[in-house]
Amino acid sequence: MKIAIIGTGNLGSSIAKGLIKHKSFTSLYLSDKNTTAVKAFYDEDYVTITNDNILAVKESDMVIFALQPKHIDSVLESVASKITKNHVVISVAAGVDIARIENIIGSDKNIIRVMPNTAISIGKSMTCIAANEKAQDKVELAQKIFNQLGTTMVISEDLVQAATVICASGIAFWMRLVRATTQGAIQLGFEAEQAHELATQTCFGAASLLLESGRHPEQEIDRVTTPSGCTIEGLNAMEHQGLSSALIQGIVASFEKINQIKNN
Ligand SMILES: NC(=O)C1=CN([C@@H]2O[C@H](COP(=O)(O)OP(=O)(O)OC[C@H]3O[C@@H](n4cnc5c(N)ncnc54)[C@H](OP(=O)(O)O)[C@@H]3O)[C@@H](O)[C@H]2O)C=CC1
Ligand SMILES: O=C(O)[C@@H]1CCC=N1
Repeated sequence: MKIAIIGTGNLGSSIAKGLIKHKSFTSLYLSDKNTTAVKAFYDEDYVTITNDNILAVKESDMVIFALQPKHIDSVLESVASKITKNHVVISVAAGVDIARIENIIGSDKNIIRVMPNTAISIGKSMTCIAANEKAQDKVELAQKIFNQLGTTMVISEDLVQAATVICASGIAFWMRLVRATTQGAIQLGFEAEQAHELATQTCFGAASLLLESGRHPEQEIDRVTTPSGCTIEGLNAMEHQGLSSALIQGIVASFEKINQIKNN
């Protein structure tokens, strides 16, 4: 598979890193106005770094547009004539729906919205995938690529905005929870580095417990909360301060914002 990534900022470079790590291509073109974020890949086999978006499209079977919503229309317009019916066009642009892309390059093209997160750089992304009508038979191919970079879920397009909040923005939400835990640990007497390790490994353990046991979080909580113990004391104090409510409100605010991006 000849792959191109147009836009190699935070997400584009993370995808490139994941693809390179898993050698998931026969050739990889990385195109950006400024290629600094991918300069580490200059010497990688079968990787070409360029400023020429049209060349990247011409040299690919699958082209991933990892551009900000404000740039994607003009870039798509500039390469539209080079996109063939055989290309698989992937967009990771948050809030940019398939209809907007079809309006620029045509509904006769294979268009897939893919919503990964930055953990793609280490092969641990939760990635959601939705395709236009023409690309239904390309979904498996997209899954094959992105399954190498984490876990995929095929969803209907009307859920992509919600998936963006939960999975893509979700990385930032979880990071903030880890940071807050670290701050608490420092207040209790740990050095910063120790606090960071304790928080991170505990977060990893909690996620692994859910994934491996298939149990509901409350079942796992029940196993931790000794009656009249310190865990339920802490949990209830957090809930009195609105922990669950704050998270849910944050998720809804994020969703409202992404819908504004969509409508602009
Ligand atoms: N970051 C994340 O965790 C996630 C991001 N997304 C979505 O992915 C998209 C990219 O986000 P992110 O990587 O954070 O954004 P960045 O701004 O980091 O990356 C976009 C890159 O595209 C470049 N670019 C702009 N114009 C052109 C052009 N004409 N030709 C080639 N390259 C160009 C930018 O260069 P310059 O900086 O010089 O303008 C920049 O390097 C966004 O739509 C975002 O919503 C989706 C999921 C997760
Ligand atoms: O914050 C944003 O708008 C983008 C989309 C999800 C992650 N980053």
